Amino acid sequence: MNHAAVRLRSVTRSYAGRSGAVTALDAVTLDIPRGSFTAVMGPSGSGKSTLLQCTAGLDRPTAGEVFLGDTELTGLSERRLTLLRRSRIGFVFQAFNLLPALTAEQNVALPLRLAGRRPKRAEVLAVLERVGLGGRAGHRPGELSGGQQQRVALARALVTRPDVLFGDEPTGALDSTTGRGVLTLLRTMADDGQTVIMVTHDPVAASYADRVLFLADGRVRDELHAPAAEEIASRMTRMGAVPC
Ligand SMILES: Nc1ncnc2c1ncn2[C@@H]1O[C@H](COP(=O)(O)OP(=O)(O)OP(=O)(O)O)[C@@H](O)[C@H]1O
Repeated sequence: MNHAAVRLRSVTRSYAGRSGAVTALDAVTLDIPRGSFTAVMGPSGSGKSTLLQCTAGLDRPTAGEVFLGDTELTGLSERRLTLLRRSRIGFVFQAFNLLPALTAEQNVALPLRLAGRRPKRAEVLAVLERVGLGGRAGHRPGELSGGQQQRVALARALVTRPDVLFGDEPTGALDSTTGRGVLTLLRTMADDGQTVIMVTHDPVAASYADRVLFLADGRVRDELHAPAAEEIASRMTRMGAVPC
């Protein structure tokens, strides 16, 4: 049993473009410890989304290996990869991607249904409780604030007890106070043992992480451990990226 939740070994992802190949990820080797909260930053086009997608089994590297625990993803069939994503990986996006016709409770239960399980009501309500929405189970997304909708999305991502929770700009659509509430939740989850990997442009959001990775031109150029937002912002400025 390996203690890293995720391991990348010389992961390269290139795309054939009109003016030649683009190397979005360039031989990235990386270990993400279990129960850690990692933020991925870098200028636009540095490979953040590609890193997230290859790590989460949504995209396949051109070369190299991605391990989720002891499972090597790159060798899996599409079917096995889909099953693995449904059961072992959770996602939250900038747009909450909730189904508007379903209640919070039904949205959260959806991944269990997709995994062929009959959701237990108490189990679903407990996850909603965990994100502070115990009293909103019967509300539809349109009846909830942006922050509450993202909490429902978080509950939906957590209901399968994933090995890794991925966030792609999870606070990008929220005002700073509401965003802080969501980040505090992510921090609490990591403190409780949940591995979290989040892409963000926001130094304040990244300051909630244990480790901040800085990407440039498809490579991890730098990293900081438990940094303050100011330190992250100045590192970004030095890399030529304008923090937002
Ligand atoms: N499907 C694709 N086809 C061709 N090139 C792509 C594709 N996806 C990404 N790229 C290229 O790969 C590089 C990395 O893109 P990626 O989206 O990972 O960057 P990013 O750091 O997430 O950027 P942003 O912060 O702007 O979202 C870019 O040069 C991009 O143009």
